[in-house]
Amino acid sequence: MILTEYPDRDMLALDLSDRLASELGSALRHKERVTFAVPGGTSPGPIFDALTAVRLDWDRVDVVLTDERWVPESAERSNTRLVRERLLQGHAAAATLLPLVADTPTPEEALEGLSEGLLPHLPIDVLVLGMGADMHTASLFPGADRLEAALAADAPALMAMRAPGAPEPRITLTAPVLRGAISIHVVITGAEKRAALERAAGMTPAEAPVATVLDEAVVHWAE
Ligand SMILES: O=C1O[C@H](COP(=O)(O)O)[C@@H](O)[C@H](O)[C@H]1O
Repeated sequence: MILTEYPDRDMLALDLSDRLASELGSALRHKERVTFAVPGGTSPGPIFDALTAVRLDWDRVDVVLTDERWVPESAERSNTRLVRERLLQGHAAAATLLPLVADTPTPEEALEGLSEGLLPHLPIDVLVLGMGADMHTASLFPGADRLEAALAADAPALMAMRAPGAPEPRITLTAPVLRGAISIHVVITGAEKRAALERAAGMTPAEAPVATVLDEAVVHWAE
């Protein structure tokens, strides 16, 4: 794991968005289409804002969420809504969002169709992950019902997940898809998450799911 510390959250957002833009640009020079995976939650908004001002061949970028909460797109907690409102704006409005949610009562009912849409876009070129203070990443939560299967090397790309710490059902990219990304960044802020990250580095993915990517990841932290 490489840990990069920033003086504050604004610097983190600006520096990381520069780096992501450079990695996306470099991938776009070698491939016709590029897959950019991003987290939901509270952390990525300022990074998304900075990316909207970047000139890039966004019309050749496919954006996918690392995970989604099974709520309507209109809900406050919808990660899809966050991406539409904060990332797919400005120059980045030309990117294509691959759906990770559908109008079915449960994620299980939509898995097959969503997986079919996702698989042609793997591996991920540039991956940004968040992490909760409980050391979950994407929707790989400690104690989740299907965590062991989602961490397995032969896991399907996409799985439904339910967890005691998650108020609604989830859908998530699984460990082999996350680990298979060409470039992996984890974004965390605050002292509590920094302490959790340091604990996670000495734990197994079953105990601390974020550990599944830490060997290959650059972690970006600001107070
Ligand atoms: O529920 C989720 O949580 C994680 C961490 O979110 P944060 O609000 O603590 O930054 C996020 O990465 C994930 O995409 C989201 O669904």
